Amino acid sequence: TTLTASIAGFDFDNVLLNAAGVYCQTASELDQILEASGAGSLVTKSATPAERDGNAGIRFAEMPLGSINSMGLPNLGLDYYLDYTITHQDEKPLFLSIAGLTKADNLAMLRDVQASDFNGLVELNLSCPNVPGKPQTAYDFDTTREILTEVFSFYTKPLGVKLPPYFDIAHFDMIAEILNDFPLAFVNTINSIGNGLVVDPETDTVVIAPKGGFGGLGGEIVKPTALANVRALRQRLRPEIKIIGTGGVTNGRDVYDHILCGADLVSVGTSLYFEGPAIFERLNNELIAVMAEKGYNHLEEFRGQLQTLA
Ligand SMILES: C=Cc1c(C(=O)O)[nH]c(=O)[nH]c1=O
Repeated sequence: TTLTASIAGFDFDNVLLNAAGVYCQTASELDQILEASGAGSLVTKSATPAERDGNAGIRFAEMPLGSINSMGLPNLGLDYYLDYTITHQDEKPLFLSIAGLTKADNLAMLRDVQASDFNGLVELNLSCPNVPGKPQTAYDFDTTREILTEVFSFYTKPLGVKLPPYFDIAHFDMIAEILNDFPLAFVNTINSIGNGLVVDPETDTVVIAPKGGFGGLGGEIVKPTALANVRALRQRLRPEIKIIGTGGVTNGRDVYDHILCGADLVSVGTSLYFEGPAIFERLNNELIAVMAEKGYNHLEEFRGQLQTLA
């Protein structure tokens, strides 16, 4: 059984990696993913130009069937993650995530990356839901087209975008029409479902402090939305634009379902947070077991082959 995939000429010896934001804030966490059996790659915490503390107070909570977070983009700054990925990029293909709070910040960071010795893949995060006063960029179609136009006027290394979930067929059509106009290596879908609200039954309060308790949802609860976004974008995007499926992965069947809907790589957030990097070996073993049940030896045999009903 082979679990290989490739994006922009990079070959991955298996399809799993962390979701940006989870287990990827420090070199110590990143090393644990890099060395984890079953992890084919890693992505760094979305970076801003300078280090950020992020939102104050309790900003992550577990809830039935998942998690809610409003971290507020805490990170150690672009140079920290650039140093890490340049140091380790010969060991595995690596993803560097950036999430500027302004278009100017994103362009400045990409100019730095373009000029650097980093030769991996950049994940441009257009979907952070948790910076007070900042909308999720990729819900603004004109701004998304504008940013990508400026990015690709100078950036020539492999680059993809991290998208928020869409919930309207017309929006799948609209974002795909934009993305198909650019030489993207991949899209990663989905980011957390923005601005959910969870109530603590004991205290009758919200469970996280920032933004009055509104935060991004992850985990099992988002799987149907995640699969819908993977499927809809696979059906609409040019085949050269690969897909990283994210959202709702707790077991090998979930990984299989993402691939069946069209994913080339699959990233794990909430479950990784709770289980740690040992999850990757478990998920790979469970994926192989599902494939064996179905008589598949390679991912290509079933990737994107979800059937509809007559
Ligand atoms: C980069 C900020 C993000 C954050 C955050 O740092 O609050 N949380 C998410 O669920 N998704 C993000 O994209």
